[in-house]
Amino acid sequence: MPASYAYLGPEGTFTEVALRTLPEAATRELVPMVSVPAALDAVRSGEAEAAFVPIENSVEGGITTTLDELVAGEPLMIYREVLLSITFALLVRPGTKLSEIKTVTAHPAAQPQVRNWLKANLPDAVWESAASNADGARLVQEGRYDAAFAGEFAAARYGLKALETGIHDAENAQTRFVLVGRPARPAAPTGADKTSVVLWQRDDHPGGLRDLLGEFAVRGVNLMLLQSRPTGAGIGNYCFCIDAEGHISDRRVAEALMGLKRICLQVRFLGSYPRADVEPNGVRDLPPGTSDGEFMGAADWVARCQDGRF
Ligand SMILES: O=C(O)C(=O)Cc1ccccc1
Repeated sequence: MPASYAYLGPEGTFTEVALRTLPEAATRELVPMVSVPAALDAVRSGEAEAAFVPIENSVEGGITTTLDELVAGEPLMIYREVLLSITFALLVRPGTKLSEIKTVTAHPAAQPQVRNWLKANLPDAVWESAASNADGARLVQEGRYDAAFAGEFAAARYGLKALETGIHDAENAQTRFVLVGRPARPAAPTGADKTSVVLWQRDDHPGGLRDLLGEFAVRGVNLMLLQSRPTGAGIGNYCFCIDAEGHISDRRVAEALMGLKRICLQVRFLGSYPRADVEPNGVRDLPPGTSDGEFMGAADWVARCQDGRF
C-alpha cells in the first residue's frame, strides 16, 4: 500500500486541489479527513505519513485551528507550502433560485472572503459554518442548507449547480496550505526558504515583543507572518507564531533562533521549507553583513582574538 497523505476533506475541497499540485501527491494515497485536527492526529498516530491543511489566507490571516494544533500537542513539522488563488462559486441543488436561498454554509475562513457579496446579494440569508467548503456542498446535497460557497469544481462531485461563480470580495485572495509531518531533518535550503517557529515569552515586561522581534531584526531576517494565539493560561497570555524568511541552516536564521532560545521560555521549531511565492534563489538581496560568509568570518575573527592570533 502506498504511504498516505491525510487532508482536510471531504473530496472537492480547495485543500485537495492545492495538494494535487505537489508532484509527490501523485505517488501517495490521498485520504480525506473530517477536520484539520483529525488530519494532523493521523500523522501523530503514524496512520498517515503527512497531512495537508490550510494555514493562512490573505484576507483574514492565520487559520487558527491549524495554528493552535501546531502550537500544542506532540510536535509536528512543516515540509512544504502551496499557495492557491481562491474564488468561490455559490452551489445549490439544481432548480434552486437565488430568491429561494434562506441558509448558506461554508468553512469559517470563507466568510470574510464572501461577506460583501452576501450582503449585496443575499442580505437575509442565515450563515452556518461547515467543517470545510466541500463539506458545506455535501450538506446542501443532503438538503440541510440551501446553498454553499465552495470551489466550482465541487459542484459535479455533489450533484449541485453553480448559480454564481467567481465570487471574491478581495482581488487576488490566496490561501496558503502546508504539508505537515513528524519531526525529521528539514529539506535542504533552496535559497528561497521560510522558517516557522512558535515563541513563548519568559515573562511579561515592557518591550517584551520588541525583544523577540529584535533577535530577527539585528540579523537582517525579514518576517512574513506574526500571529499571536492565546496560550489558554488566562487573558493577556499569548504565544507568537512567526514565519521568517530563510532556512535554519542560514547563519543569520540559526543565530536569531539561538538568541530566541536564550531569552524565551520556549521555542518550538515548526520547520524550514521552500517558499511557494518565489523561485529558488529568487529572494531580494540580503542586508549588508548578514550573509553566511560574513557571519562565519566574524565567528572566525572572534576565535582568532580568543587565541591571540588577530
Ligand atoms: O479547502 C477547503 O475547501 C476548506 O474548507 C479550507 C478553505 C477555506 C477557505 C478558503 C480556502 C480553503
